[in-house]
Amino acid sequence: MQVEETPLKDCFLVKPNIFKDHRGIFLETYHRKRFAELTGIDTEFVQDNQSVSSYGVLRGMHYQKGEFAQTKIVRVIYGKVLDVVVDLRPDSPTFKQTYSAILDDQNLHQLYVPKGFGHGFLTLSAKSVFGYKCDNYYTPGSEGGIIFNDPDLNIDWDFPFKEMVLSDKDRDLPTFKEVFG
Ligand SMILES: Cc1cn([C@H]2C[C@H](O)[C@@H](COP(=O)(O)OP(=O)(O)O[C@H]3O[C@H](C)C(=O)[C@H](O)[C@H]3O)O2)c(=O)[nH]c1=O
Repeated sequence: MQVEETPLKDCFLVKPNIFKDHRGIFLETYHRKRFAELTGIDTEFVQDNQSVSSYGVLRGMHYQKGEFAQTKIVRVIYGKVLDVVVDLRPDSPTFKQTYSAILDDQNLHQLYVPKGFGHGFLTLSAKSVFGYKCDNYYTPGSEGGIIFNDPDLNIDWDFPFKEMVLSDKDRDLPTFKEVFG
């Protein structure tokens, strides 16, 4: 496993070792001890999630608030996505900054997304299977979000908005200014 710092504080790009042979591939998708050795961060994940999306589906930007905030490590099991994170920690030197990465079933890269970040992804393949670990449980009512096309965050989705498929909830998310003033 290699772990690279991203431009956002405490957010890492994780590149698992991929073992290839005539049958296919093998990789350890998570190794707590090795991740802690490489980053100095020991995270105890308690919930695994999986979502399946079709082409053009955008899920995000989401976070859980306060004590329910979740650190996540996210990956693509099948297909290809543009994964986007935003630092929503007012005290962070990278507050309000975004970072995006292509995660797919070829590079098998992962993103470690710390508590206090907003997270979302756009499916770029016909179908994506997206898996992630969370270090805090899902808590309905604690969820927050920022609209995907927020003018202040100005995320470059590199995709025609009219072709995007979102939940009604995501279409109605507030702007950054409405949340942070
Ligand atoms: C997140 C979650 C949802 N649910 C239920 C609630 C709804 O009935 C249904 C779909 O939930 P939602 O529309 O919030 O799912 P996504 O839009 O994929 O939300 C996720 O999308 C972005 C990318 C994230 O990073 C978050 O993990 C999460 O917010 O699953 C649960 O039962 N447990 C859960 O942990």
